[in-house]
Amino acid sequence: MEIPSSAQEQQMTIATPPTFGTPPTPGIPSCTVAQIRDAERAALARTPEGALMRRAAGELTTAVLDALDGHVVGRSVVLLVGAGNNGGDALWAGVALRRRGGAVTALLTDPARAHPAGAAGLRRVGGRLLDVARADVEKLLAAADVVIDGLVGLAARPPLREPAASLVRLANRCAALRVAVDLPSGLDPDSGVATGEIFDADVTVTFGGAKPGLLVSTSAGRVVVADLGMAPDPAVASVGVLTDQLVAGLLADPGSGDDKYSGGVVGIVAGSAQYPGAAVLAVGGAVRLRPGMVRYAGPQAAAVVQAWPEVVGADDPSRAGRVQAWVVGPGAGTDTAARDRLVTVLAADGPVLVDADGLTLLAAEPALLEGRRGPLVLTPHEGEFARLFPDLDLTDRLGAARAAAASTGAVILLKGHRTVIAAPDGRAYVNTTGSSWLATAGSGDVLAGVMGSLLATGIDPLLAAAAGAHLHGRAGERAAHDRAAGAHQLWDRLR
Ligand SMILES: NC(=O)C1=CN([C@@H]2O[C@H](COP(=O)(O)OP(=O)(O)OC[C@H]3O[C@@H](n4cnc5c(N)ncnc54)[C@H](O)[C@@H]3O)[C@@H](O)[C@H]2O)[C@@H](O)CC1
Ligand SMILES: Nc1ncnc2c1ncn2[C@@H]1O[C@H](COP(=O)(O)OP(=O)(O)O)[C@@H](O)[C@H]1O
Ligand SMILES: [K+]
Repeated sequence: MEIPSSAQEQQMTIATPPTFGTPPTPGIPSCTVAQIRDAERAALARTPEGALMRRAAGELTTAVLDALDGHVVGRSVVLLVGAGNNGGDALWAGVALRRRGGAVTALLTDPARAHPAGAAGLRRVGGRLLDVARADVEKLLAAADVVIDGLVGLAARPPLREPAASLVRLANRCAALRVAVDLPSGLDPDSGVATGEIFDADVTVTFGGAKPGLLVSTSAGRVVVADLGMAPDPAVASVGVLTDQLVAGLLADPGSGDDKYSGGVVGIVAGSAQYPGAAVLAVGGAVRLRPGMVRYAGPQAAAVVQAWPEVVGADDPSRAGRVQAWVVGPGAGTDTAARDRLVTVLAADGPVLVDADGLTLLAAEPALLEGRRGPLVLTPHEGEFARLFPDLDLTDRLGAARAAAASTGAVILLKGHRTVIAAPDGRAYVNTTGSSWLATAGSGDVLAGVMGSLLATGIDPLLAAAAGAHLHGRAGERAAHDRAAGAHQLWDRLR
């Protein structure tokens, strides 16, 4: 059975697991280039000359060998080598692969400035070094089994200049395994924005820590983090990735002292005559995530209770009873009655999550948020985001989500292949679980219910939203694996 590549692609491997202090964003920390450069300077000062590059090349070699199942003898390895240390990493990995029997050719964009020791090393072991301007690049790439991108690393910003840009364009067309050194050349490591040509990697071996751009981008493939003993202090990380273990820790099983109220009651305002299914889907996400109590408040109470007999139904949130966290909007419509329900929910003190039609109402009437004091989570897809925040540039999804969070005071969950979750204080998560099978009608409704159920437990709204996206993504991976189409298939696969 074939799993969609996106499900595999999104796994992150930690070559050297980081140790944690008290990071502001629990999980795998992701640091900016400046933070990694600081850590690198400190590490350079305490290690012998060249040691870090040797470690980097070692990790790169291991990743290539893993990807080839150890079979490198006689395989054609093409190195794309720029003028900096990124090219040095590639050259030294080339030396190791050549020693193991690989046929290694380095294409140098600037032969006079290629890393001298690395170039000499490759020459010594019988590797070929060619000036890109004089080589038959297309022929070499067509015969390659592996292409290693050492064109640019942390010192460069897109767009790529020539000849690197053309080289990347050609490399992206070849059938070889593509491995990026530190980052796919052409990608902005802090934002993930690509302007111009960008290396389309199957695997990225990145050093020090996973840069945010690698998490947000779909060009990095599987990301292997090798900290090389120069990982920045995780406490400085403002972007994180959740792990299964951390998320499991948020979903403690009920204990002997628990009752139906103690885990928090979630209230859901969803569905309408036009979209009755949204109510059932959202409530299903909440019910199936964890025990406790789910209340429904809206026009589809009869249908919801028929599907979910454990749910307590009401026709309006003002008559729903006590609720610790609200979800409002999936399929709820945008008429006067829907607006009134939104207003009622926004007046609640506890956390409120606004999704779908609720966001459409907010985009049309931003003043609805003016009196809002309690925690707020907004969960737009890109279309909804553009209507809510027309001035923010969605090519930088992380930056846009952060700016939206800062301007509204809400946690923003910006949906997509890589969902980004940002808090008003600047902390953010990138969700790396998921599958393209989640791109199905109603999948967002299930997600809203899942996040609502987590919010009702009283955890940090940023964490609740990020954990919800993580679990929803895992459910999507399981659905893809089982080839189970339809958003309701996610219910059984949430835990
Ligand atoms: N400092 C160290 O000791 C270590 C560095 N490491 C590697 O070194 C890399 C950083 O190396 P450098 O600081 O030498 O710089 P880079 O290798 O990132 O690139 C610098 C070169 O790229 C060219 N360049 C810049 N912008 C460009 C553009 N838009 N288009 C085309 N070319 C462009 C510049 O002319 C310059 O020659 C890291 O990404 C990592 O791979 C690792 O080996 C770990 C240790
Ligand atoms: N190509 C994709 N790959 C992975 N996840 C996706 C993809 N497209 C959409 N998703 C996810 O599917 C969900 C869709 O939600 P939404 O857009 O609200 O749809 P709906 O309103 O139909 O339920 C979101 O969690 C989103 O992140
Ligand atoms: K690179």
